[in-house]
Amino acid sequence: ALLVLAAFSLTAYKWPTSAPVTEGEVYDYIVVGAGTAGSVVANRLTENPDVQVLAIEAGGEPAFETEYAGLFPLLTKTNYDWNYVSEDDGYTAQYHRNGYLDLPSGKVYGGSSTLHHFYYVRGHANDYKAWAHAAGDQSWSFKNLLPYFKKSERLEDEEILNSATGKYHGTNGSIIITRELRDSPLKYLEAFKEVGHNVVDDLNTGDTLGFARPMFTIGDGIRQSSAIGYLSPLKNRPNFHLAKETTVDKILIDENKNAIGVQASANGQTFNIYARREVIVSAGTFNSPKLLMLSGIGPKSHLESLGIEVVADLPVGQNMEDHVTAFLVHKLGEASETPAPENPSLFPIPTFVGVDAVDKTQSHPDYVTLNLICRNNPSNLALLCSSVFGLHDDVCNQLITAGTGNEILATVFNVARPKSRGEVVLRSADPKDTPKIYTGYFSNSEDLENNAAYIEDFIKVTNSSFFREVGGETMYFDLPNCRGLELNTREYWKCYVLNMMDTTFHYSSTCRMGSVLDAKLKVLGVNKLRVVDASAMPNTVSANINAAVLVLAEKAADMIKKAHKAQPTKPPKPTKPTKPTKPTEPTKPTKPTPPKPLLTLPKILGIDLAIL
Ligand SMILES: Cc1cc2nc3c(=O)[nH]c(=O)nc-3n(C[C@H](O)[C@H](O)[C@H](O)COP(=O)(O)OP(=O)(O)OC[C@H]3O[C@@H](n4cnc5c(N)ncnc54)[C@H](O)[C@@H]3O)c2cc1C
Repeated sequence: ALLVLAAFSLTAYKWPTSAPVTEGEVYDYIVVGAGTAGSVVANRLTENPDVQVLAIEAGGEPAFETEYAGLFPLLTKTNYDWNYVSEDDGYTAQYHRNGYLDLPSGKVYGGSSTLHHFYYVRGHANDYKAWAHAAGDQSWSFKNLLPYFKKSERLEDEEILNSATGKYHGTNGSIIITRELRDSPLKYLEAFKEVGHNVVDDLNTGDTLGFARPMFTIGDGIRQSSAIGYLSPLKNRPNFHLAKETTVDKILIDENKNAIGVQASANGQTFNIYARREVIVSAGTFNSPKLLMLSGIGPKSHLESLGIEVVADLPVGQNMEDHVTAFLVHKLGEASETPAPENPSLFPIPTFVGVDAVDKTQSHPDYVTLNLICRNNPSNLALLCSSVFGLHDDVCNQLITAGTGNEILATVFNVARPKSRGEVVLRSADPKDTPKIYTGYFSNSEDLENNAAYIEDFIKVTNSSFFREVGGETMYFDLPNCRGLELNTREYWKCYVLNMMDTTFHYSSTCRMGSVLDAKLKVLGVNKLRVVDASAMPNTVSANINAAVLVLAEKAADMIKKAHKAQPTKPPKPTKPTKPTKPTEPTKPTKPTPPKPLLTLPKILGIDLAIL
C-alpha cells in the first residue's frame, strides 16, 4: 500500500527541482550527499546569493511514509536505505537471523535523518571536550558549540523554555523539537528515582544525568529531518542546484592536490563537474571514507593493494565508533486491554530515556538507555525485535509470547563511550561495490565487561515499589550459547549482551577530525576538500548522534563561509544558455526554474583535462 501511495509522489511539491547535471558544469561549491549534514551545509552556503551550490544526492525524494513517526520501523531495508551489512566477525551477531548485522543508512533526501528514530539528545560536555582536544581547538567545546545547537533548533515546549534550562535551547532554528509527554512513562521514572537515579525534564544541557521523557525531532505532526528542515526551504533559492539519483564516484584532484570537482554517474552516464571553491563530502560514515579512498585518500597499503594511486596517506575508514545495543527486556504484569490505534504522527510507543552512571556522584554518564513501554502490544515488539533489530526468530518469538497480555519494558542499552573501534575498507576499486564494514564491536573486552556491569546497575530498578507491586522481572531469554551459565552473574550478562546485541545506528568517526581532518574539517594534505558529516566526529557522544551531526554541520558551514568571505564571487555568466542564469521566481512551487549549466571548465580553471 505504501509503495502504491509513493507512486503518486504526494510530497513532491516540497522539494527543490532536481535537474540532471552535464559534463563540464562549474559551481562554487559541490556538496556530495544531501543527507543530514549535507542539507545543512547546502542551506547555509546558499544564504549568500552570490555563490552557486550544487548538491549531488544518490537517493531521491522521500515519500510520505517517511514523515510519520508511527511508520519508522518500515523504512529500513527499502530503497531509502543503502542496505549495507557488516562483515561476519564470527563473534558478535551470532544470535541474529543472518549471523551479520544490517547497517541501515539513508539513501534519500535528508539521508539517515529521514530514517532515524527521532530521539534528540545532545550528549555530554565531556564528549565535546574530547572533540576540542582531538582538534586542538576549543571552539569545538560544548560551551562554544551551544550557539550552533540553538541555531539548528526550534524547541516547541513552553515548560522547558520557561524553566532554568530554557537558555540552552533555540526557538528559531530549522529543526522543530518537541517533547514526548504521554503519562505512561511517569511510573517508571518514579521507580528509577526510588532506586537512586535523577529524574529530570531536560537532558540537553551538556551536564545533566538522569532519566527523562525525551525530546524528539518531530514537529507539525511530521518527521523533522534535515530534508524537511534544511532542504525543502531551498526550493525557491535560485543559487541552489540539486542532482538527485546521481552518485559521486570520485573526487577530482589536480597535480597540486587541489580538489577541483567530482566524477559522478547517473542513468549509466559518467561526467565530471567542477567546483571553483570547494568540494564538501557529506556522504556519511560509510560512504565518505569510501569516496575518499576511491580518490586516493586513505591508508597507503590498502590503496596500493587495489591499484589506487595514493594522493594522501591518511587513516581514512579507521576508528569507526558505534553504540552497540544490548536489547534488555522487563516483564511488568498483565495488561489485558488492547492498545488504542496510535496517532501516526506520534512516536508509536510511549518511551523514556536514561543517561546515567553507576557511581551516582560521577558527573559524566556510563550508559544511555532508550526505553519503550509496550502494553499488550506483541506486534510492535515483533517489529522492534525482528525488523528494527534483526534478532533471531527464537528470541523474537519468546518476546512476542511474553508481550501478549502483558506490559513489557524493552530497553535499548548502550555503553555511552565505547572503546572498541571498527573499520571501513574498499571491497575493490570499483565505485559500484559496497564497502566492507568491520564493526569491531566488543573488540576491546572492556566494553563487554562494562556493558554487563552497567546492566547490573540498571536492573536494580526491579527492587522499586512499582516493579515489586506488579511483579516486574527481568526476562532471561533462552539463549543456546548462554545455557548453563548462572543467571545474573557477570559471565551470564556478558554472554547475554553478545547474543542480544545490535547496532543503534550511530556509526561515526571514519574520517575523524584530528587524524584525517584538521580543526576546520579540511582533509589533511589536500586543498579545497572538506568532510562534513558523522564521519568527521573525532569520537561519538553519549547520546543518539543526530543532534551532534547537525551542530557539526552548522559550525562547518559557518567556517566555510568565513574562509571565503574575503573572496567574493561574481555571479557566474553562463556561456551556453543565451539568457542570464538568474531564474525567475517560480510561480508554482512544484516547478521552479531548473538549474542551468554555468561556466565551462577551461574558461574558469584553465586546467588541462587530460591530467584528470
Ligand atoms: C535507522 C536509524 C535510526 C537512527 N535513530 C536515531 C535517533 O533516534 N536519534 C539520533 O540522534 N540519531 C539517530 N540515528 C543516527 C543519525 O540519524 C545519523 O548519525 C545521521 O543522520 C548521519 O548523518 P550524516 O550526514 O553523517 O549521513 P547521512 O544523513 O546518512 O547522509 C549521507 C547522504 O549522502 C548520500 N550519499 C552517500 N554516498 C553518496 C555518493 N557517493 N554520491 C552522492 N550521494 C551520496 C546518502 O544517500 C545520504 O543521503 C539513526 C540512524 C539510523 C540509520
